[in-house]
Amino acid sequence: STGDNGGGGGRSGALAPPPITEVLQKIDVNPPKGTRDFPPEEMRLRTWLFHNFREVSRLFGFEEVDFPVLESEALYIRKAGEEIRDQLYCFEDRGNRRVALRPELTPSLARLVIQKGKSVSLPLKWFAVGQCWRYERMTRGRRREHYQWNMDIIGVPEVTAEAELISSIVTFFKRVGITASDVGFKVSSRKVLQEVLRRYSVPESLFSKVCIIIDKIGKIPVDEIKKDLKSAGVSEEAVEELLQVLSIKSLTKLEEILGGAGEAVADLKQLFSLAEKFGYAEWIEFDASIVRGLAYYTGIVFEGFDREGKLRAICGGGRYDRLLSTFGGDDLPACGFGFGDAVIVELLKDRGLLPELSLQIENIVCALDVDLQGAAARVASILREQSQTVDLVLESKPLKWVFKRAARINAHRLILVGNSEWQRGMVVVKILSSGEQYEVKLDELV
Ligand SMILES: OCc1cccc(Br)n1
Repeated sequence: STGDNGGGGGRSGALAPPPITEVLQKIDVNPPKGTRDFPPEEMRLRTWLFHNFREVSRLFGFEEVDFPVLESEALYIRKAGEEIRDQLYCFEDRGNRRVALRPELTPSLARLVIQKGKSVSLPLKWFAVGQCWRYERMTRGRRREHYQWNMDIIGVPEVTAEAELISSIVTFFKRVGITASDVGFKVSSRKVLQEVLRRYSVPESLFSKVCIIIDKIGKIPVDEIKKDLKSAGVSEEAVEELLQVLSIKSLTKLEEILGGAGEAVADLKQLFSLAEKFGYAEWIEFDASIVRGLAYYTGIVFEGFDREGKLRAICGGGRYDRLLSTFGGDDLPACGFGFGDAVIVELLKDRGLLPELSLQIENIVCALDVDLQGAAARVASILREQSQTVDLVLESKPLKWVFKRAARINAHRLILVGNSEWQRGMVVVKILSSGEQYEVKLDELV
């Protein structure tokens, strides 16, 4: 502390702030482990990305919604052994309530749909862009938060809903310069699994758990997959047939195995036919091994992947017709997807598609005399009322400093407020790119 602070701080005459009474401990200026700051440059990229998410959602007639980042833990307590459950960022609040930082947006959306009940007309087409959390041991060095774009259609049982959602993601990819040679969608249906399990009289109650185990294909050794399936109660014979079917990559082959009468083949055929009509058939392929890692999917599932195979899934989604009833609501047909903000940026970097997003300020306004600070503020207001961006120099600075700042903020024009001009109702305008300079009447400044 510097005593009474009367003479400290170099403030000319202004009331000195109260003395700092306790010595603050030196804090870690980095954000908590696994989280990110968004300084201006990173924030411009994030704003650009979210703007594209929102523009596509608007094009498809979706309405934006949002929910608290903090939700009741009960929304995410599913017993199927999902990774998302093991990594729940949960705690007990001061009211002894079990709460969690949301790991995904879909349960919140389901909660709001139930809350709204009959007061909303179907179908609902809602989208959200929200931060989601997981608590992972940092040994894996992965982040603990990311922003997810979600689009969901509630109240449409037909596969046209899934086709529409995939179309919206393709529209996003095209907007940012990504093509079908960069990215594809692997598509399947959980009804494929269901139909195989039914053949072996595997109880429906095991369905979600089996899906979560199957989702680990390619992530853990197949022997572990088999062991987990058997310990979950699936017979050896069923396991073998299951893994056989999951390796199928052709709808024709799938139909040979399952027959053409089941819903799985019918849904998938309809989706691929719709993809032709929508004009994105080249973007999608059937892959029976796709089940996705969330317990509540019940039908079509899909995930966006980079064709070079270097990155994790870009996005993923599917049909979840039973989720509402698990929360005590009436079931409604539902489907949606989640699209994270991290893998897409890695892909854009890889493909040289990151946009040039520098700061652009149209005007920098500077008083040439300390007595003209008010006049400069007036000039700034006049320009801002015309929706022009203005960086107003807020203290008396040498011109060299002003020109340096003008360059840093990429200003287009420098507006100088000088005594002699101001007396004549004029200001000096300098176009910084060309050096052209001229006087303008204040009431003609545009
Ligand atoms: O992709 C699953 C997920 C959920 C929350 C936060 C992060 Br990072 N990742």
